[in-house]
Amino acid sequence: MLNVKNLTRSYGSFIAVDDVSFSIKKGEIIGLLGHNGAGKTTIMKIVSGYLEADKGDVFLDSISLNNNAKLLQQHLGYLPENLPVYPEMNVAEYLDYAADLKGLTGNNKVAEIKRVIQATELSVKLLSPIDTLSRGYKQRVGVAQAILGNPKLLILDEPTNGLDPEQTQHMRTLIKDIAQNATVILSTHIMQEVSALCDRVLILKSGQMVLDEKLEALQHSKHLIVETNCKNIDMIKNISGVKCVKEIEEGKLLVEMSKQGFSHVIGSDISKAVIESGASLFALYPRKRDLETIFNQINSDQFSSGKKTDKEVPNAA
Ligand SMILES: Nc1ncnc2c1ncn2[C@@H]1O[C@H](COP(=O)(O)OP(=O)(O)OP(=O)(O)O)[C@@H](O)[C@H]1O
Repeated sequence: MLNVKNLTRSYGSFIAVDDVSFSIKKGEIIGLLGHNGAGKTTIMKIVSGYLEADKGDVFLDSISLNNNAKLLQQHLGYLPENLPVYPEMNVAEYLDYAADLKGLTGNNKVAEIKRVIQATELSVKLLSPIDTLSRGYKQRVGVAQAILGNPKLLILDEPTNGLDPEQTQHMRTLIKDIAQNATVILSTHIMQEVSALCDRVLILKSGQMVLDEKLEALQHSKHLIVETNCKNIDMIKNISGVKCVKEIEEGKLLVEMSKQGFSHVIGSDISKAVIESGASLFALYPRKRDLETIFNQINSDQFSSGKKTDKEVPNAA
């Protein structure tokens, strides 16, 4: 369990991170999102102990970053945006060095190095100097060092940056596997990555947390799609909880609910009413919102920064 409490960090007079708090359970993958300069890297650097906060603290289980940064770092894997890898070292030497830094020793160290080489498919490049590797292979080295020692907390900044589609898929599977026993913070600008991997999304704007919401809840709008040959739209309109109904194409109705989160109740009432009217119901499902649209809405000028609840997220789909 990770608890981030009231982090604040300024660069000179500029507040880059402004009183940010969140917590993440073991097994959760959270997407840390925000436009360039929103404060994501600053938060990741603070949580990983690379940068000091002006205020606030981070707890991994009961370990406090302020009181015991070294111990916390032993349980942490961090893939920074620009990995400070040593260009003259070969991959094997670098992983050996990274394992030493993590405090791994003896057979455990050897087994871990072997495991991460296999997980990131680096065996063909073990003796290559890091300097000579392609961007994708350098990224794999970065991920390999991050997952050494099976960290309880894994922080990944753009983990699939530079990877080919096959390796991207492989990396996503790997992150999911790791998350079974760890807490994962993932920062990315690729919304498909968020949809594919994350359970929850945190969105930062100008250093403040403007959204902390489960991905599923976020993507579900107040709309249901009803595929039916029922022509009695008024009957559906009169169902309690239905705000309005529109035929968006032949046999497809868009039902707007007056409140979010009641789709199971209203859906059940709609299906009952349609069937009782003698019509057929072919499908009934919530209309999913596109994450990219939500992200842009939240970052639009109308949605000013400041702490917001999900109720304030624009609901247009
Ligand atoms: N060392 C520094 N000195 C001064 N300002 C800095 C420093 N590092 C970051 N900043 C500023 O702090 C703000 C937050 O930067 P940060 O790198 O955390 O954003 P980010 O969300 O990670 O952006 P990106 O998506 O571009 O990586 C930005 O305005 C940035 O210019």
